[in-house]
Amino acid sequence: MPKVLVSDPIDQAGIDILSQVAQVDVNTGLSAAELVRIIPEYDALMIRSGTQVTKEIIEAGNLLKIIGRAGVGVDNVDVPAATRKGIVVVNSPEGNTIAAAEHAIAMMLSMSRHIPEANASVKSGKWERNRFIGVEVYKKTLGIVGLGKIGSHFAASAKAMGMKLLAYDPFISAERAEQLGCRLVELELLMRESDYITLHIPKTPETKHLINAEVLSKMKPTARIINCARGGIIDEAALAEAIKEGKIAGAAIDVYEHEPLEADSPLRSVGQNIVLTPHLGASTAEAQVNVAIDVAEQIRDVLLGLPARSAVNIPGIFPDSIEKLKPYLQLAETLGNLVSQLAGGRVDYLNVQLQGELANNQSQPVVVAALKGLLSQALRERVNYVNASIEAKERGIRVVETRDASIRDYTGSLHLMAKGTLGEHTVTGAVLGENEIRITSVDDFPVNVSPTHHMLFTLHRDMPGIIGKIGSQLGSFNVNIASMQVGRKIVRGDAVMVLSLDDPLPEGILAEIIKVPGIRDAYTVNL
Ligand SMILES: NC(=O)c1ccc[n+]([C@@H]2O[C@H](COP(=O)([O-])OP(=O)(O)OC[C@H]3O[C@@H](n4cnc5c(N)ncnc54)[C@H](O)[C@@H]3O)[C@@H](O)[C@H]2O)c1
Ligand SMILES: O=C(O)[C@H](O)COP(=O)(O)O
Repeated sequence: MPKVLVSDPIDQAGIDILSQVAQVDVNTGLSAAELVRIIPEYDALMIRSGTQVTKEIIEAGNLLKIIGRAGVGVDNVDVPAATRKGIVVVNSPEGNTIAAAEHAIAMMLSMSRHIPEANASVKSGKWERNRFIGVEVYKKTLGIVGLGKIGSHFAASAKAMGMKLLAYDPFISAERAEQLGCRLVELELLMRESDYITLHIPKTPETKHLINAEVLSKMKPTARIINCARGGIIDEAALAEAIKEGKIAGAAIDVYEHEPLEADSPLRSVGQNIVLTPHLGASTAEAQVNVAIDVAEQIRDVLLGLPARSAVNIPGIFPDSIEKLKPYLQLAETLGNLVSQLAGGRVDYLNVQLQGELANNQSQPVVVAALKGLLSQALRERVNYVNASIEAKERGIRVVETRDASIRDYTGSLHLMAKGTLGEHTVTGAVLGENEIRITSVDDFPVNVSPTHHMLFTLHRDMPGIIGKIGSQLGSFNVNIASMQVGRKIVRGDAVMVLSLDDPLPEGILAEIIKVPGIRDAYTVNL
């Protein structure tokens, strides 16, 4: 049974799903050194934001197939290191969207009405009505930095509260922003004109300290800023100073550059114009159930050999396409493996053509599957959907993808052309019925064969007696033929023969087959 390590607190609903297929060890609060020591035993790791999954941990995880982040942000995972090692990293892109957006809204309102201090004051026995005069958000301008899932939900709620909306997001269109009731502007204008600024962007090298002293200096002295996205996007020392010096009116912060927040952080000494929460954006009962189920299901699927729906380091397959594409991924992998062997292994060019109905589907997963098959002879089980593209790139394989929806020999078919040490070769395949894979052409000769483990392909002259001679050659080496097919374009012209064999071809027999008069070439293929 595979083993899953859960190293951060996860809702029981997720543990229950994992327990169906794996031994689940919940072990939270481990140090980095402890993780490095125990990770070699585990096939999967499930985390939240508390575990830093470093390169060292990943390198030590020799059995690891998947790292599941029960939440959105994967900035605590060394994703490039995981990709390099062929480990899938998955998250739950939507499970806590509402929780995070609602927390940011709560932060905006509680900061505007001094709710945390008023609450503390009443609980300490006081009644200070004049001390806590707040401000309204109605008719104020809200600047949203990052108009993705959480930013959009905040926008809809803020609009309902009568706020005017600006947005800064270099990756979305003005039309999309307009649909959400936002005017898309540059960051500087947003900082200058907004009364409230809320951040909903990922932490990346580009967004680190995006909000620094200079950017903060553009804000109005009455403006307030909210960060429920990621620590480190705001320069914390600069923020503390801006509030203390009255350059801005306040801030509400849920996430920090170092978590837990250090005891001597300048943010702790700002006083009453700052609201601080300990990374609670996703901490609702509903969100925790959502993310735990979402990620546990993906870990379960990957451990069962199925694709993950929200992998961050392999081409995503939209959930509703998964079922439809699954047999084509198998087909692409088989054809990639076949064409690489026909082309002599060292392939430097691959053309992947999606034909018929397949041409209207997502192509990237199909191309990756073809590359996985292509590289499987060289890399064996080391290549998978995660690292196939990187491995191909590093080997200098040029990959070209084309589509032709007008080819309708089958509902959907896939045509691969590879150039390698044995020259240029092509194979085509289709999926018949539910998921029956067929090879439908080899080097443009039409055939109709099911792929099997051991196969022999010949290029020969179509002439009487040749098939019998090959049959007796194989018989003399005690190789049993399971099926045989000939594909030709014209009678007595060139033809290909495809034989499915029950046994692998013994050493030396290929050289004998090539000597048969009329045989131009012969290849063995093991799929
Ligand atoms: N506080 C919490 O507990 C909590 C909970 C959930 C999510 N989050 C964090 O919230 C953030 C947003 O999550 P989401 O689900 O909305 O993500 P998302 O991917 O849906 O949206 C992010 C948006 O940011 C934009 N963006 C990227 N780089 C940008 C840049 N340099 N400048 C401006 N915009 C940029 C993208 O185009 C995208 O529209 C993430 O950092 C996530 O980790 C925090
Ligand atoms: O990125 C996220 O999903 C949030 O930051 C939530 O983090 P958490 O799972 O540690 O609460």
